[in-house]
Amino acid sequence: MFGSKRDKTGASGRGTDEALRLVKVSKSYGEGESAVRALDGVSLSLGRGTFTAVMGPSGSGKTTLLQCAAGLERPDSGIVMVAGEEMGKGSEAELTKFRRRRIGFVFQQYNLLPTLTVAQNTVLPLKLAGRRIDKAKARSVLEQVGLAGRLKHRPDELSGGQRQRVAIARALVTEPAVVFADEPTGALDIRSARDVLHLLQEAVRVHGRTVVMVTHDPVAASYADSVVFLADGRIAGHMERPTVDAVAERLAHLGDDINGSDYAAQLGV
Ligand SMILES: Nc1ncnc2c1ncn2[C@@H]1O[C@H](COP(=O)(O)OP(=O)(O)OP(=O)(O)O)[C@@H](O)[C@H]1O
Repeated sequence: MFGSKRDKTGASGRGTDEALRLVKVSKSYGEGESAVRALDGVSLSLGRGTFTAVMGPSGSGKTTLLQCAAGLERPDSGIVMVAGEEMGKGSEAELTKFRRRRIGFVFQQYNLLPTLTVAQNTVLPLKLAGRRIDKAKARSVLEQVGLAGRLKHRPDELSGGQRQRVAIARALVTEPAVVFADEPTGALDIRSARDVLHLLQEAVRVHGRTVVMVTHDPVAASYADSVVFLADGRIAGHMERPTVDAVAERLAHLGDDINGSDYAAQLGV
């Protein structure tokens, strides 16, 4: 999987082919007897231009994994690398800068600013990062998500599905190394959910972005190229080319055979 010249993270030096790498990432909440180990030595490697679903039972650490990988939380230990660059060593301000440059987010509840128009919400990450507001770029991203006719609307004038499409446009406008989506279809009806999943797929297949999506839904996961399963804060399995039935079956038996260590061994970590 990797070349022979490895650095301390185990990466081959071909950092640009790898969008995201986690090496033995751990994170606990609380202290003493009430401490919860939300992530327990998680390692994974995701190539550029891939669509990965993260699944597992409630409390298995999916959101914590996403937040640590996206620089919203600092892990207690371990290494997170985004497009070959190690994250989280500097100050909070440096971490924020890193996130704005490298990461896009899509949340279940859209997180749009209600007083801003669709166009203004979409370019907000560019503004926050002090980058030039490229109106043509914003329009083309909104066209990509089918909302070019709604530039001046405000979020409360849009359906849930349309709001999530604005959130996707906002996540894509900075051309981030990785887009993280936490239950992006959780609040949507079946049809809007399918539209959102198609857009995420298109962002990967047509535009070469890398998407990591937490979901409870085997149908949503089947849109991804692969699924990483978590149980008790550890990698509990991995599936390429997931189908709805195969994912549902694996979820039902998660924990029967924890083979995360095999996956870590494949990565050489
Ligand atoms: N801020 C926090 N403070 C204390 N405990 C937390 C915090 N965030 C998460 N946890 C705990 O860490 C564990 C993992 O939580 P996490 O939210 O990552 O799981 P999840 O798989 O995303 O769950 P769900 O599917 O229910 O959203 C859980 O036991 C949870 O209670």
